[in-house]
Formats: sequence, C-alpha cells, structure tokens
Amino acid sequence: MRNKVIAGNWKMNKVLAEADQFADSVSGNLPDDDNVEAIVCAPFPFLPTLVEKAKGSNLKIGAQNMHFEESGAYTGEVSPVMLQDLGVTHVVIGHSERREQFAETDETVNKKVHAAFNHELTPIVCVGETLEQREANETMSHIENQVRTGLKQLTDEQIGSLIIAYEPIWAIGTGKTASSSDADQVCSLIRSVVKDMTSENVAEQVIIQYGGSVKPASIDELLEQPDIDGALVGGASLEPESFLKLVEAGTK
Ligand SMILES: O=C[C@H](O)COP(=O)(O)O
Repeated sequence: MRNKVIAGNWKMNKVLAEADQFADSVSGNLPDDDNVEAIVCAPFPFLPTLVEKAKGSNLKIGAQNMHFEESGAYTGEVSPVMLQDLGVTHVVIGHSERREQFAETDETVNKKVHAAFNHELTPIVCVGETLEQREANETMSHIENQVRTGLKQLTDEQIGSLIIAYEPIWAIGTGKTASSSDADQVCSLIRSVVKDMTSENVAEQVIIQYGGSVKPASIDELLEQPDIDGALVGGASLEPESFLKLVEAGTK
C-alpha cells in the first residue's frame, strides 16, 4: 500500500511573517499517521525558517525549483547543494509554469532530477498536457514522452522513490479540475510507462499525484482513485486550515 502524499506549492506568494505563521499553525496540528506525508514547497527566502520550524513535526519542506549544477556562474540560481545544506527534503521539478515561462525542457528536467538524487532530495516531477494537446488526443503520447525523457537513465531504485505529479495545464489555477476518472486514467498510464521502464514492483511503489485546482471539497474523490496517491496543490495550500483539511483527506 502506497502512502498518500499531499504537497503544497505556494508558488510566488506570502512574505516571511506569513510563512512563519503558517508553520506555527500547521506543524503541531498535522495528523499523526505514518501513511500520509505533508510537504510545503515554498519560495527560497522562506526555506531556512520553515525547515527550522518544521523540526520535530511531520511537516516536510521542499523547494519549487533548482539549477542542475552544483555551483558556478549562474546569477540568480539556487543549487541542489544549497538546498541539501538547508535541510530541504523535496524539490518540484519541471512545473508547467517553469516549462512555459522559463524555457525548461524534458532534458533540463532530466538533468535536475539526476542532480536532486545526487543531493538526497526527492524530486516531485511535474508532467501535464495543454488544452490543445488534450483536444487533439495527444495527452497520452505527450505525457509518455515527458515521463520517458524526464526519468532517463535513473536507476529503478531512484524511480521507485520519486514523486510524479500529473498536472493538466488547463486545470491549474482555473477552478477546472479534471474529473477524477480522467485524472486516474492518465495517472494509470504514467504507472504503466514506469512499469515498462523498470518493473512491476517499481511501478507499484512510485507515488503519483494529481494537481490542478484541488480543493478540500474535491480531494476525497481524487484520492479514492486507484492510481492517484496524493495531490500537488497551489491555491488551496496557502491557508493553514485548508492545507490541514487536504492532509486530513489523506488519512481516510
Ligand atoms: O503546483 C500546483 C499546481 O500548479 C496546481 O495549482 P492550483 O491548485 O492553484 O490549481
């Protein structure tokens, strides 16, 4: 049985005092249940405070991006070494907003995933189709390609330990959630691609999240689906009460 993994992606929101308050409200109130994991992926400036405040609690702290190099002349970038040094445990890689606005490709995603594993960070690898691709019946081929290229040359053990987030781009921040069965169909395809790349055991281990306008009111139905193991949540992860409800859903 796979754990349920609920990750908040704050994107470019909050100031430090708000991040601080969030950690105070959430860290002591998470369910005491080993079968559910709670992660907050926050902007870089908040990471040291959040890691400190999350110590001794069930809350894990992730970053939203990183460079694939360890150091060097990359003005404005943050390296995996820096994240590891801070005590960050997870990193979102290849979010559609980074692919669209910052020219990330499946190849850079793959380099970043390797770099994450070299520094003991668990990657949350994002894949998803545009509305045009969905309407042209290209969803499955597009997602398969993203998974195969993004996870290239990883060991079976690495693939079994990472998180894949399926986020249809047309459902992000729009209030449109994919129907739970449509979302599950794509998550099931992702699992079969992983199986083809590795083995049945690894495919059974890998955590696959759904993301795109997930709210406390919609998460239960999504988590009931056989191939959906959690959620990557933007807007509804910003407030403590809502985040706690999302995590609570993982315990059911
Ligand atoms: O990473 C999170 C996703 O982009 C979903 O964002 P959203 O829940 O605000 O639609």
